[in-house]
Amino acid sequence: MQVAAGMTSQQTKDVRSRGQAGAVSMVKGNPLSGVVRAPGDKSISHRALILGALASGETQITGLLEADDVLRTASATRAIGATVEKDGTGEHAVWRASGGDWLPPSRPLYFGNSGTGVRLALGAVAGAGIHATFDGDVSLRGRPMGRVLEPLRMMGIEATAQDGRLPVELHAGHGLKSVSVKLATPSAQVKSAILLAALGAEGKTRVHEPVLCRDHTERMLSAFGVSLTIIPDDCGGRFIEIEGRQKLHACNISVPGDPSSAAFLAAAALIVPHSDVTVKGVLVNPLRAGFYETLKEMGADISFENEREANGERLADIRAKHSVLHGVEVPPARAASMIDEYPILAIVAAYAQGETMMKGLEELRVKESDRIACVEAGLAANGADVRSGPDWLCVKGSNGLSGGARVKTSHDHRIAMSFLVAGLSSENPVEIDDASMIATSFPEFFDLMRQLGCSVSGE
Ligand SMILES: O=C(O)C1=C[C@@H](OP(=O)(O)O)[C@@H](O)[C@H](O)C1
Ligand SMILES: C=C(OP(=O)(O)O)C(=O)O
Repeated sequence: MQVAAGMTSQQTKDVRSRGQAGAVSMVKGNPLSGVVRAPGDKSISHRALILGALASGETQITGLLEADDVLRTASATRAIGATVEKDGTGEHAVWRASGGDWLPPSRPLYFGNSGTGVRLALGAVAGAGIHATFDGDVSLRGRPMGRVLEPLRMMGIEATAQDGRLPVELHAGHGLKSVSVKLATPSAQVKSAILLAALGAEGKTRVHEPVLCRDHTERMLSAFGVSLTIIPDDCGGRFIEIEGRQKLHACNISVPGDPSSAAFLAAAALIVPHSDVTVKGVLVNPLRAGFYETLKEMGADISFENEREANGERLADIRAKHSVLHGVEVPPARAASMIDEYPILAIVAAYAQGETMMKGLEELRVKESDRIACVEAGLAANGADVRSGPDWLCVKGSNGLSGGARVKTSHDHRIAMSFLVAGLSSENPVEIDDASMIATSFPEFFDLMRQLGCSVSGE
């Protein structure tokens, strides 16, 4: 990664602290085996910090994901006057300064690579009625913020942004209007931003979600004592209604394991012969479990063991063994429940027999990278038969991957981890150009892979 002209000092510091990355690969070798614990869920970790900072009293969080994206959200909540205190690994306490209101931060809030952090914070800051500027790294500066700014403007917020991108300035303003919004994009980040802003509005805000997306904000708002009404529509979607000016009360949050991170460990087990891996304590909320459903359809030997309920969420230990897989069609209706798992699914598909057609993927174009383009380029360079269209990706597997090529990761942690896993069963190593972004969501990735018996070269 290069330090480039035009970067802010924070962006430059980010690049320097990650160092000049060299090529990294994971080496083909022994079967993978063992039992590991998944890192804390990224989505739930962001929300626990933001809602904790909005609540009165002290919120205790256990199992918080201590990855760059979430630590940026912790810094942002400190900048608006909350205290986030670490008591032990993954254990944090959050409370607001006496007086309770959020304070305008003295510097821009910097969210690094994190779409969730910045979009949720835009909503929460709008609801709090304070002035703040938001920024992020080169990848985040390229991602659309208009999808959040438009509903916020409907609520009466004044926002300054060029082309709907970061940096964004929100101007202080009270007297927010409640709104009724139909989500144009199936996005939990946009839904959450509106719900958080609605806490500062007069009256009832209504969000229509035609396609169900992860519901962690709704669940957690309820845990913090906020009342919401959920009404199904006639077509599989739902309306979420929230009355403004409700008070949040601190509670204890136990963050479950992240199914999106566990996906890399499960996928590795499926493609490396004789592997048998268990990932403990993973969130299996149906709105996050589309990847695992798809793997079962592909013939994977994968099971949810010891299923249980904790803190209003379903958890399981996910056990995956090496499997003979076949291609499937993944319908667009499943996209929201596995949106971050398509890169790793595409790798698994390259090790399956026959065609896997993934449809309804337009949102992958605006993630940390254009994930359709990155996956297609990386797979094609490593010997896969792969095609794509504006919103689809098709991988035709036969005898796995020849490997031998270096993959450009484009500041995208999921591209990096997907291609590292791809190299575990390829004829020749698959190299990635930069592993540093893995720290944004899964800092223990290499440690856990080593615990399962894998060797890493060049890290
Ligand atoms: O709300 C969340 O925590 C997230 C929602 C998804 O993004 P969109 O809301 O843009 O689909 C997902 O890709 C992201 O990793 C986390
Ligand atoms: C898209 C992702 O995250 P975010 O939108 O928070 O950057 C992801 O983690 O794959």
